[in-house]
Amino acid sequence: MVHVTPELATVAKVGGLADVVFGLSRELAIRGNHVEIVLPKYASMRYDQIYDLHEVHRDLWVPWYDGAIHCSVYFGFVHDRKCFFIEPHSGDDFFDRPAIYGYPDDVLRYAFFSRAAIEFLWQSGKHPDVIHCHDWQTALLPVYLYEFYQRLGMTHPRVCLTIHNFAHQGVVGGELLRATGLQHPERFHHHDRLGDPRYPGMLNLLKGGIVYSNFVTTVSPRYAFETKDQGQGFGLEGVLHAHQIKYGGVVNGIDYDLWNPEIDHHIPARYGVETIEAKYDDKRALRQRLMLADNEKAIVAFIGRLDPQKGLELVRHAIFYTLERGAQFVLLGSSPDPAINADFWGLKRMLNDSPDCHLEIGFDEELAHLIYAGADMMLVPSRFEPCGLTQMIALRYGTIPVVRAVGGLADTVFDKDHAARPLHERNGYVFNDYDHAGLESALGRAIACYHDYPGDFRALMHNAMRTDYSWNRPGQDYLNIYDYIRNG
Ligand SMILES: Nc1ncnc2c1ncn2[C@@H]1O[C@H](COP(=O)(O)OP(=O)(O)O[C@H]2O[C@H](CO)[C@@H](O)[C@H](O)[C@H]2O)[C@@H](O)[C@H]1O
Repeated sequence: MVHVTPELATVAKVGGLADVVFGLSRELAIRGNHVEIVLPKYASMRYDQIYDLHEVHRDLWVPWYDGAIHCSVYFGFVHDRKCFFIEPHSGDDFFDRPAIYGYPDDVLRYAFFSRAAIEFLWQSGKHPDVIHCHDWQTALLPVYLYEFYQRLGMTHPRVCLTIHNFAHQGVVGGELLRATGLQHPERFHHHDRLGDPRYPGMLNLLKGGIVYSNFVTTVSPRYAFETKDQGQGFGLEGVLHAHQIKYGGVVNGIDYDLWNPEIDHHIPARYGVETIEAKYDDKRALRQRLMLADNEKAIVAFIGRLDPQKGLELVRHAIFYTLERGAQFVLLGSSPDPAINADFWGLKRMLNDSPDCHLEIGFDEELAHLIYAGADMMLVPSRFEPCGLTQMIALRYGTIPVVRAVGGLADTVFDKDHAARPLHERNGYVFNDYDHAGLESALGRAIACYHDYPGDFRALMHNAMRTDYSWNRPGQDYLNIYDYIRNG
């Protein structure tokens, strides 16, 4: 099977999608499947993480507008995963740019990448039984498959599309049809195909992916329900209803080779459930690194893209509330939006003199590991959250998640005091309402428990570390889906 993806940890990561492809591909390989990954050859990749990179296909010509763009394909290993990197040579410099996203032609860049990926599979004689696509960036691939390549004899592959976030759909004008050679505007603009449900006259790549794929997943059952039935589909609710027979939610896993305090080389002290004391050495190291006071206080952390999705007003409120409640706060995050970054820089300056608070604005994988290990609580107050990886990584590090009950957060974190679950399955703090009182109701209980009932807090840490969110179960779920579409 082949994964076609815009991101892959640890070489080209913007968010959680990169971790998912990294973890899932390994799980599938461990289970005896032949797995390959196709992604763009970004200039901004971490080339130090790619082993044995070499050119394997010199002359890949990919149809584009009235001609074709010349591409080369490279092969290399990313932590044992077999990866093909596509490099176009044209004045557009599609991937030869400083960042992965954030350009006015993003939709066309990925429409091109999807075409290049399937053209590569076709020309190199690969006939994977399953092509697994991710998000709007690769959602056009099944459209190309069924509109062009099936006719050429590529009848074998079936396509599974995983949607990591409905907020981004790849909406574009009729230019797309001229660029891609998808003729007949009336056919593709039709509401049964790519016609955008919200913006008349526009085309929607993600919608096309839903219509044309053999199976569509999103990253938790709760988010599958919210997007289809609770108005969270950003306009695609109707399409999901029309295709509900091939739509479902699979909770992501975490790659425990990468995220595991017992073997993590980014942290100074390694620990497991039985040696949890060593976590406090990491806490000290974190304080030292961020120049925080070394005291009895709890550390509350936030790690994530600084996107409105993540509940930024509540993050802001949580910083002040945490300090007021006598705890420390650490934030690691960044945004492609300069206004949001400026906002957090302002906050950072305002809190500069506090010995109990540090805001790190930027992307720093190594620091993220130290925060997961050194913090006591991980805050995830999202407006919506398809799955969420930070709470699952935190659990593995015995760092107690404090989350809002939406999407995958509701499927993975169970409240210490209120969950309808046996005590040993409760692993964090949960709140419902998106407001200050909601946030305080959970964060306040977490901080109080840390200070007043350390024994209970320790028991919660044990529960957290014992929760199994490996790829084992989701890996099997995806194999079942692949079997289902192969035989369909
Ligand atoms: N500044 C920074 N420095 C270092 N590391 C950082 C960082 N900011 C974020 N990260 C890391 O990036 C990952 C983010 O995971 P999320 O689940 O929050 O993903 P995201 O919202 O991007 O993705 C979408 O896809 C994923 C995967 O399906 C879903 O879980 C999620 O709900 C959905 O919104 C984590 O590994 C986190 O540690």
